[in-house]
Amino acid sequence: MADAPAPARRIDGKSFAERLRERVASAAARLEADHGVKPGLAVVIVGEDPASQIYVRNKGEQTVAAGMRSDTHRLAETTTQDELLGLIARLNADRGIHGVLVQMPLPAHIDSAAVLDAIDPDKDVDGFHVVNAGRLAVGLPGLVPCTPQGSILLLKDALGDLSGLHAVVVGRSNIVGKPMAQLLLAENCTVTIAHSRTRDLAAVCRQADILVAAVGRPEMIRGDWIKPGATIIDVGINRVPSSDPAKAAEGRTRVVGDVAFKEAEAVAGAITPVPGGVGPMTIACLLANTYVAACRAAGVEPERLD
Ligand SMILES: Nc1nc(=O)c2c([nH]1)NC[C@@H]1CN(c3ccc(C(=O)N[C@@H](CCC(=O)O)C(=O)O)cc3)C=[N+]21
Repeated sequence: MADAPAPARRIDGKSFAERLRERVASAAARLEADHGVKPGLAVVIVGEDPASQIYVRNKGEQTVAAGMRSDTHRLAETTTQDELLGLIARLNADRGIHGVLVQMPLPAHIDSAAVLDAIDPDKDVDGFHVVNAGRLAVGLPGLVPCTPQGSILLLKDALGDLSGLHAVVVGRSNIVGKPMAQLLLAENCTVTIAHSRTRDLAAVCRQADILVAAVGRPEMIRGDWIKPGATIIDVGINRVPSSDPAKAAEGRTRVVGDVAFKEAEAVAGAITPVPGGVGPMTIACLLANTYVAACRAAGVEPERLD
């Protein structure tokens, strides 16, 4: 019997993100030393969702570690839309704040689209505002969504030039799937966007040199959906019951991606793990966007971070 091919290389997003954060920190230090500008990020969280609280705390700590100002605004679940819009207006006007992020999801009584629309596009470090989506679509400089940007950095590090490769993006959200497709197109990939209504999704995925999974369904992408040697970017972060039944009974959970990792690892050429893949890149790119927004506000050309 022929030997099984070597398992896929694991793309280490955690250490790549650490290096990116170091580059952001030294660029931010030079911006402060040479121009007296310290980049400032305001994060707004509404309600008590425990997972969101953890993300927000991590963002705050990493922002400070990068030598930037971090303000966290924790608002009660019962905060009205007008109160939230009032805070955003104050942050938009605050010259010491260069990035404004409103943690999603918001409580059901708040219109998320109206909130995103209220953020000054030049402070929209999530890249979620329609103005930034439009800039990305037509190739104008703007602020690019963090998870897709982080995924592109990992892909270019793994593969070099992406020109001519067939990229399949599974998922069509405004925050990951669509901007990811735009960025891959800008890298000269041939791009397919697949989604829940795609016919024979497995066959579409099998065409991919680059497969980006951004569906939010635990381990949906199976090993036999993957072209041998393909590069897999797993954007999913799904909490599922612990695989140990005793721990699961106690309510313990583990985090898995949208890709069945063990199966995929046996077929792919390279793959991002979950955790330790795309997730840490999201926060590093948020800090990079905050630095870029601060440079532009000061009329200073940002240093290259890649
Ligand atoms: N306005 C807004 N912007 C966001 O960027 C945003 C948001 N709302 N709402 C929630 C999601 C989620 N998100 C993550 C960022 C980093 C990790 C991360 O670093 N994860 C680690 C740890 C994962 C774990 O163990 O839980 C990893 O993947 O290795 C995860 C999730 C940003 N989000």
